[in-house]
Amino acid sequence: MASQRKDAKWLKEQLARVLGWDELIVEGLVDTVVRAAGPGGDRSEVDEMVENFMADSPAGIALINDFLSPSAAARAAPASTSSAAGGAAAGGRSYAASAGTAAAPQSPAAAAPAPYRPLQHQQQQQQQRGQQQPQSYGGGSGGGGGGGGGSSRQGQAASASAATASAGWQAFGRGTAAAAVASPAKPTGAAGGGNGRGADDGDDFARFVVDERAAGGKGGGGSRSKQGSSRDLQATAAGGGGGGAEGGKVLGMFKAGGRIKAPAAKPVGVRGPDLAASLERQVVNCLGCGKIYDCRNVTNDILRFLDRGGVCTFCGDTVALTYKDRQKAAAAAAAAAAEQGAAAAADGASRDQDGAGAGAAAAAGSAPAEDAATAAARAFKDRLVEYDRNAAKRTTVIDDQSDYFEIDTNAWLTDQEREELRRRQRMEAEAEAARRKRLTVTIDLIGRKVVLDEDVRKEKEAAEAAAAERAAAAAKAAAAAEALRNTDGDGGGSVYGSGAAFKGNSLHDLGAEYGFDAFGAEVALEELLGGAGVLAAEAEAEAQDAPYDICPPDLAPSTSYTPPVAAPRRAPPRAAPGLPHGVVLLKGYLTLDEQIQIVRQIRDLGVGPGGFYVPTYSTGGRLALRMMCLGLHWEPRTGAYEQTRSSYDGATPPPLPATLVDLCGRSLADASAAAASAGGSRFPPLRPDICLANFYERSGRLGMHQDKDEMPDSLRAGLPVVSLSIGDSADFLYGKTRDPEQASSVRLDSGDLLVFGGPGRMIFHSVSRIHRDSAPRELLAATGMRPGRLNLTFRQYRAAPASS
Ligand SMILES: O=C(O)CCC(=O)C(=O)O
Ligand SMILES: [Fe+2]
Repeated sequence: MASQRKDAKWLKEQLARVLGWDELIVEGLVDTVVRAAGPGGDRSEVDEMVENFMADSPAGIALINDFLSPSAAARAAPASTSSAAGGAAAGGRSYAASAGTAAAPQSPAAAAPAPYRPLQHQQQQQQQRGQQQPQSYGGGSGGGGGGGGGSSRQGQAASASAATASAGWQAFGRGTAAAAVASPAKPTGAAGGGNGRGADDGDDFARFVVDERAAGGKGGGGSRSKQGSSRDLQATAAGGGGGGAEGGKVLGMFKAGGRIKAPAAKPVGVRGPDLAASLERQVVNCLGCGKIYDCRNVTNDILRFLDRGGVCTFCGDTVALTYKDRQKAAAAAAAAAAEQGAAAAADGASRDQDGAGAGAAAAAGSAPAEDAATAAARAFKDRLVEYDRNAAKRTTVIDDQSDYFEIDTNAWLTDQEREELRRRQRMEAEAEAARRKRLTVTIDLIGRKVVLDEDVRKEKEAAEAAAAERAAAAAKAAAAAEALRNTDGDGGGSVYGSGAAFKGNSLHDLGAEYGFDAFGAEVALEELLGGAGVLAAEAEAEAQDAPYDICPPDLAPSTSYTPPVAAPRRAPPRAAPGLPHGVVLLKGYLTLDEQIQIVRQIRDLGVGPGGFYVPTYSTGGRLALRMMCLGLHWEPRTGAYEQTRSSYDGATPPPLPATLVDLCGRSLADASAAAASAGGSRFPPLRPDICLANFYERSGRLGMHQDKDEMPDSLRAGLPVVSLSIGDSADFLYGKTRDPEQASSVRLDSGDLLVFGGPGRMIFHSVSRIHRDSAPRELLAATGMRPGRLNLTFRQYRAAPASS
């Protein structure tokens, strides 16, 4: 270990192992750290990432500190493939020494680099600092503030004293935007002599500051409601570590996710490869989720799995491992105990003295010394306790692939229910097709026009019949879901009860399997009916060989809307509070007139070549929405952008109209300004060349996903996604993981602007529900838009044009 070369490659491998993140994101993090370690490196970005993404990973923080530590001066030239590695190579210098060059003579402690502090420590300091204080930043890059002690991100020069620094917990300094953001009235690190760079250079995401604060942390990271408000988010965020308040800033959502989990202390001297070699059985599988671990091939994932003592990297269940070597077995068992103890502690659950937390402490302090039998017994006990505690979580089916619903392959329907649903589906399709045919012609002699009118009475009857069917099905589905929940109840059942079987099935091809997904019975029902709705609409389009029209002729505008001559000047938009760093929501951003113009424009494009269609996954499942791509075609089968819609009709996507590019630019500028006026910093500039237009009918939805199909440089640069919503309102879920149960929810109404970029660029998000009949009446009257919701997301494919 001592001879290990701590270059970017090393850091990437280590971080990938302990964090278990996407390779792309780890690369981005490593690049940032390497840049910070390079000459004139600015550590604020690292600070940012640590704060927002790594609160739950002391091991990752330790690695970064290790990399940035003074001993890095002796670091060998990096052998990394990463482009940013060159910075570190050129570095090879002492980070502390570099920080000192810009500062007055320093004490050795002050000259030391500024390691990140663990969450508890931050919380203590933040408690001292009090609440209602916006985050302030001080100090020069590298924490080398003049006059001793560097800068404090808590704005407490004193707490960043040399003594603190020498203890290894020096506050981490921040320059650049920070100095500009800090208000003189507030305690700032700059007051401690920080040598900030001054002006905001525009691409540095400062902390997003809002006024509404949760007064105190809720202890315990209990599961939060999907509908949890932003207040929940903030309040919960401080939980898990003892309920400290995080006053003065919006917490990163990852900290707020409610699952603050310390990593296991690794048994000294036992490494993954050793463990793999000494396993009695080298190919094992997790009984919780079925994942297979082939330890003959020691990948990063296998390393993580073994280093954590057999805790499944997918579902967190513990896989029983047996070793040839008893001492290693004891150490591995202790690691598993520590892992589970830490998780339990983070969940804030009450536990007995002798419980998992004690296991963690034991493992951290004296793992190798622990008697093998005791450690194994403790691990087994903890495993059972943990299994019981997590029963509900484990047995929840996360049906994120299920953007559509299959009746035929749904294992949870009885034959009778299946038949009933087919009948209803047929009925809806027929009703819809019939509706299209029943046209009466009215000749308006005075107005000199021909009006195609539907048979209103018959349509009403059909709609009423369908509504009655829906209500009956709703009751049935709710009862079925309830029954399912009861069988699978919270913490109940034996260790290998129904939950395990349920989950066992759920691992592969979730989409087609279940009617009752993580969203619960109502959504399951929506799925049932939504699937039928999509089919009906499709039958309609196919029958007529017509493109999908979001403003169909039968809903032609009933009134003519005249935009106001001079639109009243709007108040400057204000960002909605409580969203994670890098996510900005401006409520009611678009005027009615703008919304109408957009609907008309998208409608016209949507009925032309490359217009709205129903995309399908490679599994054959359909997305529960209509999509039209502008600029480039996004192909859900491959998750890639293409020039033409090759898998469907070969059409070339319509170009992105200049008016929409302008609108996107203006929207982003306003979002940036709102963020800045709330104390945050601006989004990186965007030159959009892609717009995805989604139209969700009432039953439409979109599963949890990340927008990560743009080029890696675009993602790494955090180039934002700019999203505009028009029509019916939607519940938009967002979170750190794909699990909708852990996500927060915000409602997007007609005219809302949402931007996520920078550190918020890779959020998981979904549209879980469309609120029927919630669109502004005037909008529908003026455009004749179908019931449903139109969403536009603008993106930039690559950060720099290929030619430059
Ligand atoms: O409809 C929305 O609000 C989100 C759309 C989205 O996430 C996407 O198109 O990638
Ligand atoms: Fe998305």
